[in-house]
Amino acid sequence: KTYAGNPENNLTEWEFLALNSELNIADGHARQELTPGQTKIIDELPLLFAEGERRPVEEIERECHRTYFQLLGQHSYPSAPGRVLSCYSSSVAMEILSRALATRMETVALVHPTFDNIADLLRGNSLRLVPLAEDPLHDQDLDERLLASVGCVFVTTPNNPTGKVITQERLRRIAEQCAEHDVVLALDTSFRGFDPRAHYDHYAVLQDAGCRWAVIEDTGKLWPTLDLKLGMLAFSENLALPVEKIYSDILLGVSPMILALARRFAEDAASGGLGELHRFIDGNRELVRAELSGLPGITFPDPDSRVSVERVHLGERPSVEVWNALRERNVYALPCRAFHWDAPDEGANMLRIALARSADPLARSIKALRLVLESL
Ligand SMILES: N=C(N)NC[C@@H](O)CC(=O)C(=O)O
Repeated sequence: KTYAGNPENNLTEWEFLALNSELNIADGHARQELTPGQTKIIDELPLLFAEGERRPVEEIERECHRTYFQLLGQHSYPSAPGRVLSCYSSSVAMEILSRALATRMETVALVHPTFDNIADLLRGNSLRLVPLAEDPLHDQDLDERLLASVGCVFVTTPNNPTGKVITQERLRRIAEQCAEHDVVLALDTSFRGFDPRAHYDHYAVLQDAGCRWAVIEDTGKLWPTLDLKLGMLAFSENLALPVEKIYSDILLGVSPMILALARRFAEDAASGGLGELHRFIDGNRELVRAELSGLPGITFPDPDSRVSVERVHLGERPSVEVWNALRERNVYALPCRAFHWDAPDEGANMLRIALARSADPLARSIKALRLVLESL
């Protein structure tokens, strides 16, 4: 498959091209080296496998969910059996939710821009999409006519690639409006681990508002476990969508070893690892901004972002041209056109840099980017 430099690539097709390169700064998966605490967990994998063989999976799953949700401040998550569905990835959870939504509605309002596979999975289930501009989401009520015309409002928070977080007050207001209009409120919170501003108890806000809701969580962006991860689909009692039935069409459950691994990484994070991760990502963000500072036309659209990716605006330079020149140097970044799933040209001059990378390959990649930008 050669997707090389095809402007029509979706984001994941761009990421495929980077997958086998030492200087892959394209995908948002965690690829930095393990910390000493995490290395100890990996050294214990045989014990986690033995635990998975020995114990009932529901016990390990309950512990995994509890440790993960409490680590990130989500104390009111639905802990009753069956209310959080463990999936092989957040995209599997997204497919299940999309299929469930499509059984009861035709149209979904989706935040714009955001990672394009969310739009593609919804469209793949014959749902029509209405773009929900990101900025007004943070300071204005949702349009009443919009709410009357959609079955679901879908928001990624923290958003990918902007890092913008829906505050507690805004989530409350959005959830109240969705309750008033009987609109499902769906959240993709895959990047929440990076930003303490996303650690208020979202589930308490959603429950209080009384709206129908579904939330997708993801351990895969946080920890460098070679995609040994789980996505989670949590949903309200009143969701009234066939998510469990569709889940049963797609899987029986995830491996107890993966559940035990995620639990151990969450325990390590709770005992200092999360703060360490934040400092690491912040340091990489500063490295990128410092290395590219002073270049004509180069700006950073998301100064307030805390997530593990960073957008760079390239001025007049087309991102695919920069991408091609970087590829000549075996460096792979992510053109941002496809994040703008409803107006691609908005993203034609932006590139996204992955920050969950070891400092050395990241520094080498950004030095190459600086050289490319000086020549274009
Ligand atoms: N199912 C898909 N397409 N997975 C890619 C996704 O995990 C990458 C991502 O979210 C990011 O690079 O920000």
